[in-house]
Amino acid sequence: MPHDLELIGVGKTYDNGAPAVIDFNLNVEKGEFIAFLGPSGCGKSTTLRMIAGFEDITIGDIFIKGKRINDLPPERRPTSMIFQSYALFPHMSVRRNVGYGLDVKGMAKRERDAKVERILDTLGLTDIADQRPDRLSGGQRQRIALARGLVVEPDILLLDEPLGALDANLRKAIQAELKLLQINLGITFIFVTHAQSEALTMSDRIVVMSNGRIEQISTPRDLYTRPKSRFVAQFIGRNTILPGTLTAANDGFGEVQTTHGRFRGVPEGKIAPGAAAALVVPAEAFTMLPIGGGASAGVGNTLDARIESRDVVGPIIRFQLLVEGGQSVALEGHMEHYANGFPAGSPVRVSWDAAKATIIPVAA
Ligand SMILES: Nc1ncnc2c1ncn2[C@@H]1O[C@H](COP(=O)(O)OP(=O)(O)OP(=O)(O)O)[C@@H](O)[C@H]1O
Repeated sequence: MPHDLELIGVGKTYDNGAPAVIDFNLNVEKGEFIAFLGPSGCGKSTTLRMIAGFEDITIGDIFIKGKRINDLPPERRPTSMIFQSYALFPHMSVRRNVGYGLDVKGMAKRERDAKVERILDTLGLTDIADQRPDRLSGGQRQRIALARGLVVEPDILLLDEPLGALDANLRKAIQAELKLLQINLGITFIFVTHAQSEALTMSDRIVVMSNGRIEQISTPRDLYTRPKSRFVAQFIGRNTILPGTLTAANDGFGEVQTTHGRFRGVPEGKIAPGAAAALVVPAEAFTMLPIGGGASAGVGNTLDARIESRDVVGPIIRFQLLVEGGQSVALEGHMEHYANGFPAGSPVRVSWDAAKATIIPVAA
């Protein structure tokens, strides 16, 4: 079976000569929810627009279900795109907005109406079908845009920051709805966002981009627990990064010599002993005990530090620690462990399980 979507060596250079997307390779299976995640300007939308056909591909190939689509105009591709602005026609009723794509295809009225009514019903829009979108709320408009994208029964739905215009609460509600809809319909979704929580919540896999290149393609969990590069380690979650040199690797573990000692972790990718590397420890992988009062924590992977600040975020406390010499450590844990006895300024010892730390290569 061919992949639902395949990008091979895809690149885009705009007329001004600056490469916006470089050597983008990705296979997507039917029904997957994929997010393109990265900071502003990293090339997410350009990649999406190349898949949709709104942007020429400078180099490489895009296939949908095994068919090369590089030269197909947007309306002949089995894709639909939803824009952040929704791009609805303000003076047309919701029903006519939703049916527009089928009109363009020249579909017979009876068939068109049946499809429109079905999708209006699926998205809970039947009651407002005769209203005009400019009189409706952001959430309703978002749903109309979705209905309009889905009514043409695309193989792949492309969504460019579709929740960007909604307030935080509505955004959360629609995230859950969107994910459910995607599972029920079994359609492949490619979702562009710069909000990591959104990508982590909804996606099967996330493509992290930076400066036009793919940094990592992983499940949300792996992205969080096993970053493969410094960029990802800094961009996703709250990681502590301890730079040094890889001294040894065996049994699936490696050791990094840092200025604060030698620490164990799990190497990601090939790193030669002697090469520059960094140990990445997620904030929730640390345990912390006060120094003094007889307490001493763990052996091996430990660091002594001082609490710089603490922030209570619901049931979680987020700490910022400072190790002598300037290395900072980000730690978080449940309220019940750290509610008492860890004021700002106090000396602590942190330790972590080597299996939860990742060793990444660091470019020289
Ligand atoms: N039409 C264009 N002409 C020239 N350069 C462009 C054009 N569109 C985008 N770019 C540039 O290409 C790069 C990638 O832009 P793109 O919009 O794909 O990034 P993005 O990750 O989607 O960012 P954002 O989240 O801000 O939309 C940026 O440097 C941008 O300035």
